[in-house]
Amino acid sequence: MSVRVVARIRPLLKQELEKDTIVEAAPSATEPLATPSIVRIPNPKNEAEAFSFQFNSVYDQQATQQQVFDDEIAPTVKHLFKGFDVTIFAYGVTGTGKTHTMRGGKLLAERGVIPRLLSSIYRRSRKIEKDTEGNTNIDVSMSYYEIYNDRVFDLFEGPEKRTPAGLPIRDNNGKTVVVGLTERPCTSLKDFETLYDQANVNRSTSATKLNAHSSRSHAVLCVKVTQVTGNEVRVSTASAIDLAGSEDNRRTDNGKERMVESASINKSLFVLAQCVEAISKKQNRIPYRESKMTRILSLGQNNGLTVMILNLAPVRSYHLDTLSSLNFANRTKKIEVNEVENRPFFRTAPKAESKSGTTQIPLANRQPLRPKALSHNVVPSKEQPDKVEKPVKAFSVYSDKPKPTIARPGHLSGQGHPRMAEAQKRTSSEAVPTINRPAKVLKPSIAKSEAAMSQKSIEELIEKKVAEKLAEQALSMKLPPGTTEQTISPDVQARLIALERRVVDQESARAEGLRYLLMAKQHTVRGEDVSALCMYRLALPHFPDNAKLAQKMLKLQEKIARKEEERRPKSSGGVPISEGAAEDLRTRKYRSQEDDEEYQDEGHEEEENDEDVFDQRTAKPRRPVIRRNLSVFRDDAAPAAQHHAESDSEDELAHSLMHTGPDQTPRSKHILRIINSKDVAQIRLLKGVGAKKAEMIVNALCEMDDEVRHVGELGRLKGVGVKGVERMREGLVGVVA
Ligand SMILES: Nc1ncnc2c1ncn2[C@@H]1O[C@H](COP(=O)(O)OP(=O)(O)OP(=O)(O)O)[C@@H](O)[C@H]1O
Repeated sequence: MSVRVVARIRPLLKQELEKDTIVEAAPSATEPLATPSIVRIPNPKNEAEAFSFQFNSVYDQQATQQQVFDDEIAPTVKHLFKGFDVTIFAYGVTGTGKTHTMRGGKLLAERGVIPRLLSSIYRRSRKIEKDTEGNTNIDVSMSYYEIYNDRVFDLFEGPEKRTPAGLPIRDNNGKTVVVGLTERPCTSLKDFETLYDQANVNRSTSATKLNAHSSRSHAVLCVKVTQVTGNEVRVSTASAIDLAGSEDNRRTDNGKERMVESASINKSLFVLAQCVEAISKKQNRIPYRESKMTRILSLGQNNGLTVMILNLAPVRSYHLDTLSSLNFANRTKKIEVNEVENRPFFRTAPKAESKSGTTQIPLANRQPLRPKALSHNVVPSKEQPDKVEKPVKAFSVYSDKPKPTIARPGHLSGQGHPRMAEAQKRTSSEAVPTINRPAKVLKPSIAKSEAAMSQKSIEELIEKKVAEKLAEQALSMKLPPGTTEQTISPDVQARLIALERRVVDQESARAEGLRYLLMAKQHTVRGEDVSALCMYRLALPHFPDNAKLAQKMLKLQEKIARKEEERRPKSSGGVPISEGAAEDLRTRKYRSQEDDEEYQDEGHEEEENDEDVFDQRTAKPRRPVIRRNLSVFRDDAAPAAQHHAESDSEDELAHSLMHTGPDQTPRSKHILRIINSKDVAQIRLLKGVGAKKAEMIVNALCEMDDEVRHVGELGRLKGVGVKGVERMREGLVGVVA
């Protein structure tokens, strides 16, 4: 089944004017009386022309919270109870109504998708429990976390309990899991509301110019529904994700902190767009791993039902952003998701288990996308003997170890439904599966699996505690013996630190600029000139004096103008997307089906090279980055040679920018020498770096397969951070001039 994409146009806000409305919902031409399924928006370059985007449904400014929920989300609840996972996420530019749609307001009519979903889950639970005369017991629990600046934080924990690095995420048999996340039982809607409201206080929000309550993080709520009937346990998860909105920082007036958040938000959304693009082109490599959000969202890889709500602002000031979002959604709707029901498992091993051989199922990794098929991954049971015959499916079956806290003696002994009211909070004793709730494997025996589980949980706990201790230790670390900090006057030392801090800041800013530059480059190689120009513009403030960059932008502007000129005589009127004339809008990834097919003709073996264009970890371009078959990415039919020439000049530009950075100070050089030695024994002697962190750094370097060239890069290494670099420097005060 494809991802269901629905668009919602928010009403005008107080400061917005009716006359600026440019986005409208319309019914499809073939069914003029049906509910709207088209978003219409003018071409920014020629207002007489309109672009149309078709989605599963479109909600106009008047649509109520109830309508959106009833039409789009309520129907998924019964699937949830049948064992399918459900993922709902809101996507859109900042200030378009994602949080309003997902969370909503406090008034009954204003409640968003999430509280309504929970209300519906509880209602259904009660009905099932009643209909089965108490034979089926249903537990609801939830975990809630945010991804802020590419770090994961448990929203059930107050900010004071956060470690700087956040919670680690791991691949557990092909599933992305957050380690050490709290999972709380919530037995009623009231429970849920209390927990949810408390947790939302911990969410990172702040006022920006574009939204007074802007979410600065992606928030992921996972609601786990556990249905127990006798020995059979079925677990499914509903995940509701309120993504942070992309923002154009030319409009935000963001200060430094907001800019850092914004860069992180934009980067993760950019990676998400790349993933969607890669999926739609059926590339072998989907760059999920380049951001935590995409790793966790695993769009197109999670089995079950996925609904994307595309939030749109109706007004002109969002014009280009809206087009960009529409284009993204247009691609997302083509993603196929496997509908795989989570298989129930048994508290005791049923006889059928060994016969069917299901315990032999290998732990599956992430599934490649495949033609849609409603696959029921069903446990053989006496009631369904026909299904025993089915060949074992190799999809998404993994051992989801039972948590000791789930073991409810009452259930086992048939003594009703002890809801663990006493357990106000239960810390997940293992890696908590995120939104990707996989099917379960039959457990050979409870005793055995519980023993294994507790061992695993102990390890996880120890790991978490050790990480926390190390972080604390690092923060309170004394200067290593032999350093002579005291011999330097505090004034000089302060100046040195301030100077070096400036160097780090400059380097971070430069890395940000490079990131935009390299995004521009990616757009250029695909022939997406307007997007490339936007990226160059974003890069410009970071390299204000770079003549090459200015020249590059000028050339690109001229090229776009030339193309625009050539297109002028084209006819106007409502133009469907596939026939849209404006090249720059096509390059904003308006692709018709034919375009997509064309993309798939070639270029598969080289997809890995996408990563080469821009190494996210180091913000460092690698050469050579231009693929043989880049021509397939282009919208126009420019000769390949010209394209290569352009790309080469891009490379030159990147390199010229890379090498015009601030000079390294002696201490920076010294630190880099030690770091690049990849010698744990040496690295661990740096201030703030213990044995474990030294190993992490060496591992990161080995993973990069490269050197760290400046301290900005070092700060971005896993487990280091800007503060880490500062501490290393402090440790060398007086040791190195
Ligand atoms: N359907 C709607 N009806 C009424 N008001 C709405 C609607 N959608 C959005 N709004 C209002 O628009 C403003 C922005 O909405 P919201 O904060 O939900 O945006 P957002 O997309 O979550 O932004 P960000 O990404 O910055 O967090 C809020 O004041 C919200 O109340």
